[in-house]
Amino acid sequence: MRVVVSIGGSVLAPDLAHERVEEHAAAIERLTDAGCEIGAVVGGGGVAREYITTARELGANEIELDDIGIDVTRLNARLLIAALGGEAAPSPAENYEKAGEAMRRGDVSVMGGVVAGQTTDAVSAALAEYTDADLLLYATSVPGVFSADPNEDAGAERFDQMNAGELVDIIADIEMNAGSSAPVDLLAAKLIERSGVRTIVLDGTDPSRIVDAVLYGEHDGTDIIPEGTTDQMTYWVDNEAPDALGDGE
Ligand SMILES: Nc1ncnc2c1ncn2[C@@H]1O[C@H](COP(=O)(O)OP(=O)(O)OP(=O)(O)O)[C@@H](O)[C@H]1O
Ligand SMILES: O=c1ccn([C@@H]2O[C@H](COP(=O)(O)O)[C@@H](O)[C@H]2O)c(=O)[nH]1
Repeated sequence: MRVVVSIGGSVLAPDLAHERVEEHAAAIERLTDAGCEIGAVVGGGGVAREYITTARELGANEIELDDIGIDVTRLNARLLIAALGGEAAPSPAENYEKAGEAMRRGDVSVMGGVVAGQTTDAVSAALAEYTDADLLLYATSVPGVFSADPNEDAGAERFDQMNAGELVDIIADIEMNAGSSAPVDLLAAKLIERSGVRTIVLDGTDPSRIVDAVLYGEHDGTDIIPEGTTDQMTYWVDNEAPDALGDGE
């Protein structure tokens, strides 16, 4: 089973504590031990936003700010690579081809951003499409996709399940400035819609949730299911649940 795991910077390295990065690396190792091929994409988190805020005050334009954000995502990617040791390709992939090559070699590919004007959410969706992944999982700082920003609106309700078109509608109005926050950015949602890749958005602050979702199909986040599919269980049955306690075959 090929899985792209998108790990928000605010989830991987909120305070640069090495223990948290190690926990994420251990979760990825559990997935590879179970036979999964993993492409990991790492976000910039609060550190990226701090740099972007300072550079904005210094007069940098949005593309320059995006480039600063990309640099931070790649630094965070290097932290995960350090924690994964020999399991990972030694440097962050700078494009999808390099990431795909690393995955085909059997390495965990870790990457950050690639180009200005988007976030690592879109990188993850593009990598999933490029590698024909079975599952795309967003480990973010909120427990799924809500009807409104849950940090702003106490009445926001979480979707258990939605299709990609509904996701596009929910996030269409979120701003796209450098450093902006969304559970999944708009380009990512459009890529998910066109590729039809099965997608989960969940709270990744505890990385064991990533393992439970990938290996056992158990999570409390939001399932983004392909258009025309209405029942998640049917979808699992139709496509066979992942090699849960896999032997890697
Ligand atoms: N409809 C919505 N549903 C869920 N979250 C939303 C929604 N609208 C806005 N948000 C915001 O999306 C954000 C998602 O997480 P955020 O972008 O902060 O971190 P991340 O995905 O972990 O990546 P990174 O920290 O690397 O940018 C939350 O801060 C939340 O307030
Ligand atoms: O491909 C990319 C990835 C990221 N950026 C910029 O970096 C920040 C931080 O990334 P997050 O995924 O939001 O953590 C993002 O807001 C963009 O400004 C980019 O331009 N291109």
